[in-house]
Amino acid sequence: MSDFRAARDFLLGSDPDTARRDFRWPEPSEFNWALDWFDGVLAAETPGAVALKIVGASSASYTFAELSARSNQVANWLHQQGVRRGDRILLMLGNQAELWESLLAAMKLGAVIIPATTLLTAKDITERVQRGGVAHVIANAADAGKFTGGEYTKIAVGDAYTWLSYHEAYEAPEHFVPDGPTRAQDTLLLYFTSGTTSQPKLVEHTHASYPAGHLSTMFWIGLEPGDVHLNVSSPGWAKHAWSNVFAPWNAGATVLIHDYQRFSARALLEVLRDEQVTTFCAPPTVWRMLIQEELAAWRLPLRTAVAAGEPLNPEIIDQVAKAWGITIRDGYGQTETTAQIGNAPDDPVRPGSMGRPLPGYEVVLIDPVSGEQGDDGEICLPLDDRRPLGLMSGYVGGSSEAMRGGFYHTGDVATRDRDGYITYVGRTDDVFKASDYRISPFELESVLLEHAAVAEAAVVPAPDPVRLAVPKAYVTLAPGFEPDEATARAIFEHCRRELAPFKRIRRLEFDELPKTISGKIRRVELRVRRPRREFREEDLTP
Ligand SMILES: Nc1ncnc2c1ncn2[C@@H]1O[C@H](COP(=O)(O)OP(=O)(O)OP(=O)(O)O)[C@@H](O)[C@H]1O
Repeated sequence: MSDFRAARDFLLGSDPDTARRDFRWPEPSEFNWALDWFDGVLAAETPGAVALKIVGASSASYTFAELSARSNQVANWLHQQGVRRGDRILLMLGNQAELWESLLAAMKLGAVIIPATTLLTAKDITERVQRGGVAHVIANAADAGKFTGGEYTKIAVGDAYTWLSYHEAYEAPEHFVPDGPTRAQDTLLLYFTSGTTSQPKLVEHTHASYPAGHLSTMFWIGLEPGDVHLNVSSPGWAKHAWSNVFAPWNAGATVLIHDYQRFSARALLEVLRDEQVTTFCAPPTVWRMLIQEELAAWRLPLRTAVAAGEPLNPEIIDQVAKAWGITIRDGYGQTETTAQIGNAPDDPVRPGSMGRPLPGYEVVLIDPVSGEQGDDGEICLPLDDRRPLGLMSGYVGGSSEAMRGGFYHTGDVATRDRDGYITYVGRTDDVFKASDYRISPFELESVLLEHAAVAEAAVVPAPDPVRLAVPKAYVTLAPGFEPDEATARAIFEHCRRELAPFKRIRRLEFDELPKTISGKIRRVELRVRRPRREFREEDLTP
């Protein structure tokens, strides 16, 4: 534990170069972040500071001491209901206080948490309950109908017929005594990935890999004790744990949650202003919606802002910098890991590049064909003594293909410049060849986004008799533009000016983009889609 605190304090007090050079991961043999860090340090030393505040559709506010006591009650009550060390709990709640209480409570008990989004259907749930070996479920009463059959304890927030009532937990004692120590390598979390390219995989994290592994995420965001941190992401996804639990509480910051039924950029801007948010994190999809607003009209108290989860297009960075004088800093990671690559607060940002490996991460680029290491290839993490603490222990019931040849393979391709800055090219499954050149969908989408008519874009290969494949863009239009020939021509002309001939967009369709329930563009679906109303560059530009 003292090891964890020393590592955290070192990062809080270090500039990026020192942190990258000298940071060492803590190596605890026993570690329970909820008991040792949340209760033992945060609640003990800053009991009156606000740990969690929820605003919007619902509202709540808890200090560290209050949340520590509440999670003790929930832990005691869950134990009375039969929850034991190692039991798997499917946690399907929205952005409500019970989510954080249950998470801390389960952690204290040494139970395993399987976070799930409330958007899951009954069929998804049945599959996940089975694949995850679920013994208990905590869900809202409104979702109870989606849980059919199954041999597990059912706990409802709200009243649900035959389900145990979560709110009885508040009658349980506020003092909690664990039944024994928790080993750092014990399983803490099982995450289903978003399924952007394939079937969701089940990722296993330990009591060390996510809680302590997120020291790199804390450093990337630049969180400090006392910050008010807002992150836009839905419960059930790893990103929620990254930035709504572990990174801010590692620093001792307040987790501020904007709870909404339907996303509104305006409402989000109001929260950022009214709640005096100092650090803000949002996926590029949300940033793309924000820049459709009159950003310069908003005076915000933000100190710093970051984006992660998808490629961050330079156009977004540019527009936000013009409006607010703040440079959005990109960060890269996966469900499988904590933040691996990113721009720390004092790093000079190179728009278009994700930044450099974060403290504790060494990144190796491996050519997918030759297997050689270089400055161009798949992002891989060494599994030897450089293995980062934030890397998962493995996939449950899955193949070990990602862990091979001494490296964890991320499935993402990137390039590195001579100063070590890493630029995202695409997922190995999304990158394609046209006229024998490698095409980065991200690079082309970034050029498309520079055009005023383009709100969102996805580039995929389209079959071509001569070149085998040519880049095709699916575009969602910005308000005020028509999906007609004139708009298509203007976009083709823009791409023609900005892109080398072999990379040029040759086909274009206006359409909504298919997304995962976590909001990521599913290019894999567009690749096999039949043309509906396709514009061809050769027909429209001379
Ligand atoms: N800053 C970033 N720039 C570019 N891409 C990013 C960035 N951050 C994350 N990503 C993309 O998101 C992926 C991680 O997302 P996540 O773990 O949610 O699962 P997924 O890959 O979307 O789902 P699945 O593995 O099931 O297809 C990365 O592998 C990368 O492709």
